[in-house]
Amino acid sequence: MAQQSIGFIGAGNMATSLAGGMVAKGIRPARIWMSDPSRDRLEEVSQLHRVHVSTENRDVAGRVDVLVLAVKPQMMQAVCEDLRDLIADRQPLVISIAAGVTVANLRSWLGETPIVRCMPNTPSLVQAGATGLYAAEGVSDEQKAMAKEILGSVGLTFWFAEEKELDAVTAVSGSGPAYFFLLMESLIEAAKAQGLDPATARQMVLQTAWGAAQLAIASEAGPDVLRQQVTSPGGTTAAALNVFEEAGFREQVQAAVAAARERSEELAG
Ligand SMILES: NC(=O)C1=CN([C@@H]2O[C@H](COP(=O)(O)OP(=O)(O)OC[C@H]3O[C@@H](n4cnc5c(N)ncnc54)[C@H](O)[C@@H]3O)[C@@H](O)[C@H]2O)C=CC1
Ligand SMILES: O=C(O)[C@@H]1CCC=N1
Repeated sequence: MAQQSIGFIGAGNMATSLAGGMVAKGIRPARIWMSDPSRDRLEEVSQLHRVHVSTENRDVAGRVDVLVLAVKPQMMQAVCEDLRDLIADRQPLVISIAAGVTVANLRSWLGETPIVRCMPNTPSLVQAGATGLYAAEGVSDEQKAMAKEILGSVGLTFWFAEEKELDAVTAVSGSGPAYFFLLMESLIEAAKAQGLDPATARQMVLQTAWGAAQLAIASEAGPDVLRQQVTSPGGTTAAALNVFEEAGFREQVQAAVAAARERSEELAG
């Protein structure tokens, strides 16, 4: 990414993890700027990652080559409109990570500038994220590489040719951590119901989830084969899986993801 400077508008959880990931990957903190109205938040971030901080968004937007918009979706319009004149002058690469905010929204608030829209997920906080990216017209290959480097510092990145594909991405990997957390919660409850003490139940369930994900990532075999390998004919796993299948588990997952996708489309307007 040569020597470009990168600014974050909003220094919340996602922005801080991205900045931390970039510093961990060797990008000099002196090239990173962050703005946020919360002085406490900025103090924390500058202590942690040694990046430049400011309470003024315009101070950051007026000096960087790449601007990452990392405020909540409902703040985005006001934040963008306040930066419009600076963007017109400087034409930075704008990267938005806000859920449901479209390129058309961003263009109408910011004016013409290269835009990459992303959908990261919260495992980015531990450098295990999965991010979908979409580059609007007018983004150069070099700018795409910059976006990939920034989001790639906290996990895997996947480009999509159509913006509307980000609705499916939101429903799968954006919201997806919550589906796995629900399964973990349910399994912890079930473990306690079977008499395991709460602390042991929690640790065993989380280690099992982590181990299953690690095994699936490391294996050539797909999750279907790995599932069969755990399942002895007539054994305990088969007894449990029968209950899931009979309750329509797969159909429920299909319906849940379809509902998330529909909601993502509605939010994008
Ligand atoms: N949490 C998630 O699962 C995902 C979140 N996102 C997106 O990431 C974005 C950020 O989310 P989080 O980091 O979780 O939120 P957060 O609440 O941790 O961070 C938002 C930050 O923006 C700051 N802020 C508020 N008003 C501001 C203003 N006018 N100017 C500058 N900063 C301002 C807040 O003080 C806060 O530090 C959101 O747009 C969200 O849609 C995207 C994918 C997944
Ligand atoms: O629940 C939401 O709407 C956002 C999008 C992906 C994760 N959180």
